[in-house]
Order: sequence, then C-alpha cells, then structure tokens
Amino acid sequence: MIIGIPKEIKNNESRVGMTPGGVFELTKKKHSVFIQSTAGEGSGFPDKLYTEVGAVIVDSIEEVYAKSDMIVKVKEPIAYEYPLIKSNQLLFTYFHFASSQTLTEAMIKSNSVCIAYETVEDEDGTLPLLTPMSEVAGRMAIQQGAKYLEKPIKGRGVLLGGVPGVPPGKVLILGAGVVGVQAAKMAAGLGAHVTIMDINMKRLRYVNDVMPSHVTTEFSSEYNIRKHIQTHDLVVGGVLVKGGKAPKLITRDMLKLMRPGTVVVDVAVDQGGCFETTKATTHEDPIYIIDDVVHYCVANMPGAVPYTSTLALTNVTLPYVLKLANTGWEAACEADATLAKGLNIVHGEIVYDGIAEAFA
Ligand SMILES: NC(=O)C1=CN([C@@H]2O[C@H](COP(=O)(O)OP(=O)(O)OC[C@H]3O[C@@H](n4cnc5c(N)ncnc54)[C@H](O)[C@@H]3O)[C@@H](O)[C@H]2O)C=CC1
Ligand SMILES: CC(=O)C(=O)O
Ligand SMILES: [Mg+2]
Repeated sequence: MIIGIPKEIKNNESRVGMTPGGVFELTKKKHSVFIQSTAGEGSGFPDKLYTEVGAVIVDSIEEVYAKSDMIVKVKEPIAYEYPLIKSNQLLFTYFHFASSQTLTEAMIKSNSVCIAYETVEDEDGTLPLLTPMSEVAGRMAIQQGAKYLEKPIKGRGVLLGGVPGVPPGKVLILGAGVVGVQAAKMAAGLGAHVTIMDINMKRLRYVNDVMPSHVTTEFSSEYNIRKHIQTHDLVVGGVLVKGGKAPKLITRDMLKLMRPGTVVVDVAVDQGGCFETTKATTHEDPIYIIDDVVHYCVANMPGAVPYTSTLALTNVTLPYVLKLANTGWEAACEADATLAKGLNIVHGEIVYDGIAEAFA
C-alpha cells in the first residue's frame, strides 16, 4: 500500500504521524511511504532519518495526499486539507468528530474512510490509541495548572506543594480515567491535596487502592462538585463519554462559586469540554478569563512535548497501521474487533453512534 504522512498544520502541533522506526517496519513489508519534507523535524526526526529507512520525501502536503492510499497523521484534518482528501482514501488519525459538525460534514462529503484513533476500543472498554496521549495530557495538566496559578500569569498565587508551615494547594480532578489518574499522580507528587471524582465506582476503588492518602476519592455529583469548587485552587476536566460530547459538569453560574484566580484545565475540550464556558484554545494563546477564573483549554496538549508524544503515539498505532496496510481496511476491521470500533465515517455514512447522537 502507499502510505502518506503529511506535516501537521494545526497551531503549534509538532508531533508527526510516524517515527522513522515505524516507517522502517512499513518499508520492510514492501509498503511505500511518502512523507512531507520536515514533517518529523519538530519531534527530533530530520528527513534524513526517514530516507535512511526507505521513505520518499515530498515537498508539499498536496503531493502527500495525491499519492497515497492511506494517510497516517496525528490531528484531525483542518480546512486547508479538506479538498486534498481523495474519494476512498483511508484516513487514520484523531478526529474527535462529536466536537465539530464542520469537520464531520467535510469528511462525509469527502467520501473517504475515517478510522479515529480515539474510538479504537479493546474488549475491556479501554482505548489503546487514546491512552498514551491521555497519559501525556493528564501529566501536563498539572504542569500547566501550576504555572497559571502563579500571580503574574493571572492565577491565585498558590504554590501547589505549599511549604513547611503553610498548607498545600488543592486540586480537584473530574474523571478518574487515564487523564485523571495521571493528573492525580503528578499533583500528589508535588505535595498538593487532591480530590478525584468519577461516577464509576470501580475506578474510584482502584484510585483509592493505588494512591497515597492525600488523594481522596469522591463520587461525582453536582452537589459534591458545587461544594469542592469553592475550596480547590485547580480544577482538571478529564471526563469522557466515548465518542460523544463531554457532559457539562460545571455550568457558567457555578464559576461564581470559585475564588478569583482559580485555574481550570479542561483536557476534555477535544470532546467539547466539561465546563459550559470551555472554548478550544491553542498553545500560542492558551488561556482566557471568565468571572476571574483562568481557563486553559488547549485541544492538542501533547503537541507541545512532541519528543515524548510522537514516540508514545507510534508505539501504539504502528501495529494497526501495519494491519491496515497489509490487508486493506475492510479485511483488517473484519479480523480485528478492536480496530473496527475506530470506524467513524465510511463513504459518506456516520457509522459510530456517539457521533450521530452528538448532532441529533
Ligand atoms: N486536550 C488534549 O490535548 C487531550 C485530550 N484528551 C481527552 O481527555 C478526555 C479524557 O480521556 P481519558 O482519560 O483517556 O478517558 P477515560 O475513558 O480513561 O476516562 C474518562 C472517565 O470519565 C468518567 N466520567 C464520565 N462521566 C463522568 C461524570 N459525569 N463525572 C465524573 N466522571 C465521569 C468515566 O467514568 C471515566 O472513568 C477525552 O476527551 C480525551 O479525548 C486526551 C488527550 C489529549
Ligand atoms: C488525543 C488528542 O486529542 C491529542 O493527542 O491531541
Ligand atoms: Mg486533543
């Protein structure tokens, strides 16, 4: 198969769809790989490393799309790319359709086959292609939150770890999935007091078992959220309803309960966000303030640490890229139920319930 890897063009997105190590495995199986010039540079992979393993460097994104049967990338195609997508072309990337009707309509119109990393789902309900980026974003959420809590950057002026004689800051985490647990780990490591909430008791039992005693679990309800946002300094949104829109757990009127300078980091922004006041931001301009609450809502957080994220992403996508390249998407999805869950839009039809429901 002919595989194309374009350079990402989303704001400050320096990840690339495949490492040279991944390309090596594809060319070993006699597949052809076209990669856009400098696509890997931001992740520490100059063109030379790709040509050494048999990839062909092409100058423009137009050429990558025009030559390829399958496009392997990181983020959803953006408007510039819509007209480049060919009928029947296979697109393997993150899409997060439920948060964008424009993207959904464009992919329906393209007559392509869209397999979304974020809905590839194992038998046990875990999301193997979302997990590593959620691990990155969960850990980053505390790094970013701690930074914006500093007074010159508009926060409350609280040091999360406190100091001897002064209590630590308080972090509230909504969702005890991958993002939530990684955020809890980082916040606990800094010495902050952590409250983590979920509606899944199994997850809360797990967190209770593995975390130190300054991480406390609490069932996620409006009553409990209203209570805790009055005393916590940093609130992290990490909830997910697979493939669907995130539930709005903190409404506009609830912001008034928070103290000025409280920071919210809504990692769930890519599925629409769990704060009513969430709107997607970029690494270039990551925050905005509403009712004195600092909002950080960057939809591609791992893009800022591409040296780590590109490796972590290829680790998990490569086995599926190989299956798709070796047998084509129909046979690969028939043989692998986990991969088949990634089918979101096929030749103009939405085939994933969560997306259809988001726009019903
Ligand atoms: N902004 C960014 O750069 C990135 C965003 N993400 C996003 O972060 C979100 C979370 O991802 P994961 O942690 O991997 O998902 P996950 O499925 O591991 O965890 C989500 C958790 O939310 C819980 N939940 C659902 N409804 C809830 C409610 N009403 N109250 C409390 N908890 C609730 C679920 O029970 C589950 O435990 C996703 O939308 C994902 O796409 C992931 C990576 C990067
Ligand atoms: C998962 C996702 O949206 C990201 O890695 O940017
Ligand atoms: Mg995202």
